Amino acid sequence: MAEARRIDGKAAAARIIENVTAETAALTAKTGTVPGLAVVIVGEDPASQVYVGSKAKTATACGFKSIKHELPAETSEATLLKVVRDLNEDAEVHGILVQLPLPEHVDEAKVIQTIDPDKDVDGFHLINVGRLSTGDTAAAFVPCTPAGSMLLIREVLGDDLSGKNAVVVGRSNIVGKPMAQLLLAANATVTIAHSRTKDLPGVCRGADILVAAVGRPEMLTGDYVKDGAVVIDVGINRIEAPEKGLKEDGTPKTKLVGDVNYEEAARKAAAITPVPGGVGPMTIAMLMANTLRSACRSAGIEAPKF
Ligand SMILES: Nc1nc2c(c(=O)[nH]1)N[C@@H](CN(C=O)c1ccc(C(=O)N[C@@H](CCC(=O)O)C(=O)O)cc1)CN2
Repeated sequence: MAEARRIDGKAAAARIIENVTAETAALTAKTGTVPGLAVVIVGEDPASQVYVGSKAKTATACGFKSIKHELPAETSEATLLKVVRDLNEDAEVHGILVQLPLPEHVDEAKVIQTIDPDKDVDGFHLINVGRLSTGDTAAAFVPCTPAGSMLLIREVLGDDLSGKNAVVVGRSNIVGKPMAQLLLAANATVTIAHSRTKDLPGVCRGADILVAAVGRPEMLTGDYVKDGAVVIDVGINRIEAPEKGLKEDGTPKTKLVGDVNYEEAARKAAAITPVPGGVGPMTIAMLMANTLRSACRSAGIEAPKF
């Protein structure tokens, strides 16, 4: 088998951001509406800080108004809920996201359900979950990582996945379940597999489209991949990389890997996303697309399709 096509998520994300920027300029010129994105972070988790920084920077580059609330780790749930409620009431804010994970003393579900569903650009509110699971993708805000993964799948296979077997490994509310719904909406035959699935490698080898969202570094080896499959790796795992040498403090340097062993899977797949540079950048691009969509809705004009 020839080496797989490397699906370039960074390039696809850049194209979406370019379109969002152009459409934002048109929206603002026509209606005066400037899309507003509010990002809320609680605590100092370094990875979360990077993601939030990147979201705020990209929002500004798109021509949005970008609002960042950085709250200390010990912020009470009541204070966080008040921040969210105030953003719900702010007419200049079209999208609200609370960066996850939250500190343990805060009830994540309660915070998410407090966000106005019409500003829930992460697509995590039960109203949006319900819209997606009833197939109302026109009304739903779709969670950004699955939405971005779906665009990458479409780039390779087109819009209609009739006759394709898709296996999603992972059943989280944020990635696995919405991913399965999107694949189903595109007519794929979908299996959701997980750690308790019997013969997981065998189930995965039945997949024309294999989506890995398990959060375990390089768990899906070549043995999980059917010849000619399209492999989408949602995992982002930082692991020690002694081959890169030591940091100043004497500990090994680290590197990012996905949930798929890229080298092995690429020998069998037709196309595969790398980590980094695959699904990750699409998450931020789709957040911009969702925010623009929310602003278009509030201005009463039709939102562009991505
Ligand atoms: N409220 C939310 N919280 C979290 C979400 C989310 O969609 N909404 N997703 C993840 C984190 N995340 C965005 O928030 C995110 C993760 C990774 C990337 C990304 O671009 N990754 C790069 C590598 C970056 C690096 O060097 O660390 C890549 O894969 O190329 C963007 C966004 C959890 N929380």
